[in-house]
Amino acid sequence: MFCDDVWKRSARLIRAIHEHPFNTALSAGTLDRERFAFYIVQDARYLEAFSRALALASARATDTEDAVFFAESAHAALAAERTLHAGYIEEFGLTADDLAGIGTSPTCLGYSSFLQATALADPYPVLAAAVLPCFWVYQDVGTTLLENTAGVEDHPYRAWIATYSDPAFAESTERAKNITDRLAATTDDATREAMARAFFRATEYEWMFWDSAWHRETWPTAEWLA
Ligand SMILES: Cc1ncc(CN)c(N)n1
Repeated sequence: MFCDDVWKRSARLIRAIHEHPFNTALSAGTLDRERFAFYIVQDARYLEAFSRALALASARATDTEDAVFFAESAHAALAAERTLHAGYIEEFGLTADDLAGIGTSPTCLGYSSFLQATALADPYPVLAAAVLPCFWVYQDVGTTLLENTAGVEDHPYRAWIATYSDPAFAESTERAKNITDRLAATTDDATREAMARAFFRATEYEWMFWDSAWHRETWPTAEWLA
């Protein structure tokens, strides 16, 4: 099956995501607030782009049930996930002015633009493969963090871990995988290859997203602009 195949081929990258200092510190509860705040602010922006890509997937879906799934996921990305973010933004005491003053990072813009370009210009099966890591990688990391932090009371990132280890999120991930497998099984070789490339690129961006938060990435050219 397509999903099993691309997941196996991404094994080293997935391991690198799990072993990234951002995620090991998140798991240990030692991740500093500045890095997490940076991540949350970028992620709120990313989720808008992700939600739009899902809405476009819904519009382009050839199967009604798939259209419903993508539309519901587009809503969930902005509703459920953003509620999580809003909670942390409040906890960190970030005001609207603070948020407006934090620029969108190169990686956040790159990932968001990649998803939106794929949604607008690539075949629908390629779009399904491009959004799949956004479900699968988070579900994988979320459930691993839940296992690793079981029994830890007052974990500072418990709400984040709970969101992505939730059985309902696992169910959505399963649905996204089934849709992608079905599309891969019924398309031509060239599109299947493009699907694999889109899956790998999105998974690379997932690693980069955590890495950019760890380093609080900025534009290297910013100082030359007024
Ligand atoms: C960067 C990123 N990728 C995926 C997810 C999970 N929807 C997220 N919140 N942020």
